[in-house]
Amino acid sequence: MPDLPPLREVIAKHGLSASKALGQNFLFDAQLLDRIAAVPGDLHDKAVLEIGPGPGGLTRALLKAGARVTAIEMDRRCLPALAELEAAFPGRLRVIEGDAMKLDHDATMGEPYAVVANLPYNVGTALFVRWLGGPKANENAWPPQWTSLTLMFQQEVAQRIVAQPGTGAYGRLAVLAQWRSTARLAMKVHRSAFTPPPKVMSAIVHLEPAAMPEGVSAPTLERITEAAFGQRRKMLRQSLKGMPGALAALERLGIDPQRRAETLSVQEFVAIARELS
Ligand SMILES: C[S@@+](CC[C@H](N)C(=O)[O-])C[C@H]1O[C@@H](n2cnc3c(N)ncnc32)[C@H](O)[C@@H]1O
Repeated sequence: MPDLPPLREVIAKHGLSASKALGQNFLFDAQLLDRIAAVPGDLHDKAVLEIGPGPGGLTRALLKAGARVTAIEMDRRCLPALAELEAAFPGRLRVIEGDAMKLDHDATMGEPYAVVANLPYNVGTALFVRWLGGPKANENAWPPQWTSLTLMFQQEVAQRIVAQPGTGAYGRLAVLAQWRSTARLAMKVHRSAFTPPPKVMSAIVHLEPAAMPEGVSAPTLERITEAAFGQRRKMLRQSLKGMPGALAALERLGIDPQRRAETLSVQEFVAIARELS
């Protein structure tokens, strides 16, 4: 294993003060970073896409775990520090300067890959929705080319992703994350672990693709959850009344139209979408 200088030295040497505009909160604790890199399971010789490596703390942990890493970073100031890592792990790290929102990840990787990222929260959520086949994605591309997502989120967002029915956190994000994937909260990360510390606690979510339910169109499911949770306090007979065929589908499925969106299981949403697809 190459002998690397402590991350704080790397930051000082390259003048990497954390930029608020780029949502930079760095992790320096090597043990914590190793634990995060262990969440996706054995990475030996696996292709990993890391988004937002910054000074490279998590990148080091992924390389130490044996991964072949492609890292996309939009802050040019971080490139010299990442070049040092490239030199320390020859042929195992490829750094791409750019905006991860604008790049085609599948084409960049050219093989199945695990995604690992500690991203600014707004970028993380936008990419998450895109990876899961949000409104603009190709609904037939399932299973996706990525084999897992291991992502840092604001704890409140992580809880919405893994939420169960009947809870206030349960909504569109939970259905999107769970209808053809398994999602779990892998670990909580205290705000004091970051430099500078963000205002809120964080958590790592780990998600793996599961089988695509048959006969269900992703955009139809998205439209149903949008309508149902758009008026989450209302009964389904009210919130779904604008969707042609939805109330008849509830009746065929034996779902009481007096229920509210947050009481429906993910499977019940899938069943309604199947009736309307
Ligand atoms: C929260 S910091 C984490 C840095 C490092 N991974 C760590 O854990 O210490 C987020 C990183 O993502 C980068 N970033 C922000 N938006 C990005 C985007 N759209 N594409 C690629 N990188 C981005 C930032 O420059 C920053 O380095």
